[in-house]
Amino acid sequence: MVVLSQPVVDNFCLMKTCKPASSFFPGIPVIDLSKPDAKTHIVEACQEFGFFKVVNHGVPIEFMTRLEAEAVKFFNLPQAEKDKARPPTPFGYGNKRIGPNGDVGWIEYLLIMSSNPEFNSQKSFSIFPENQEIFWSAVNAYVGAVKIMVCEVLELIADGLMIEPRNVLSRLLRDEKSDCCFRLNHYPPCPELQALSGRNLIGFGEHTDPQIISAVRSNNTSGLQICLRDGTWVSVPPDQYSFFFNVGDSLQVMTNGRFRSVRHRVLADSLKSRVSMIYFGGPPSGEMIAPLSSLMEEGEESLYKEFTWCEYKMSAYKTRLGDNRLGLFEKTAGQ
Ligand SMILES: C=C1C[C@]23C[C@@]1(O)CC[C@H]2[C@@]12CC[C@H](O)[C@@](C)(C(=O)O1)[C@H]2[C@@H]3C(=O)O
Ligand SMILES: O=C(O)CCC(=O)C(=O)O
Ligand SMILES: [Fe+2]
Repeated sequence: MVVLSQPVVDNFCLMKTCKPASSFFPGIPVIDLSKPDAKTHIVEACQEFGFFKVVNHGVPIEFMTRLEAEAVKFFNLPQAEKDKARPPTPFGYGNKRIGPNGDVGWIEYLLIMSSNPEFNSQKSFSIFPENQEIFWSAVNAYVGAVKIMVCEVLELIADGLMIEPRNVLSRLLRDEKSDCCFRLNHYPPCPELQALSGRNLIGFGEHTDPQIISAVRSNNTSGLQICLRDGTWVSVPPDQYSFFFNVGDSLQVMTNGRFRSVRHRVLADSLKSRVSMIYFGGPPSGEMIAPLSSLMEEGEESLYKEFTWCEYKMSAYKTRLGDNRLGLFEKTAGQ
């Protein structure tokens, strides 16, 4: 019999659990960016899954491993040291609490504003008093290379949709006022719970990403799951050398519902830590999030009310993680 100590019980009592996945989903679309047909396959994947894996992406593996090592160094610090970093309001270090509305998960994370390097060097974000510079240079090298890849993917999407100009989406991330952010997530293992109940803790509860697109890279620990069109949850086989892309709510709106903003979640592994790094590509605050005119067919009407990214983000931060955020902006009959 496994006896749980009181702190272990306290840690788990607010957390949701889930049966561990028994197998990996073999149908995740794989896009090879070096192939001429990449654009067609990306568009198909965005329509069917809102999710795809990218290989031959051009991001140096060394940038991934260097940042992962820095992240592990940070997450391995004593709790009291990590708590010296600013709280996630919204940028900073967070532990178990996700967002401002009471969501919890078996996770600790650093949420970083990526569009403003000034912010990252501010003392208020101070982590690693001694080697901050090494940490931030690893973040900046990684984020810089990932942003180039994400913009390339957005241009392939425009090509695949046969809309012009081809930078109609990528320009939003390249804009100096773009609102992109970056997240380092650590999901510690949960062996006690697995032993007791045969279930795994939910690390990051189900949600869609509000931005245009997100690019996830993780170590070789599984945990990421996506929800298919029929509502089934499937597990994504981990691949530390590739990127996994999520279509976000904003891209669903910009394609007037042709692309699917994918619901996804992360289960903590019972034995291994998962470390992931996610780049969220968001537009400038004042940008209207509306269907791209070049994509709309004659007589086609927008499925959504008009809103700016700033309005959507403010509304999103009032919601719980699993809420249907876009639902508030869908037009109802006659609107
Ligand atoms: C519960 C929340 C966390 C979140 C803000 C929100 O109120 C709803 C959206 C959440 C999400 C999901 C994708 C990204 O991880 C994130 C940074 C984002 O932009 O929207 C998180 C927000 C967060 O963790 O602060
Ligand atoms: O950690 C992961 O693999 C994904 C996390 C995620 O979906 C998010 O941070 O929005
Ligand atoms: Fe997400």
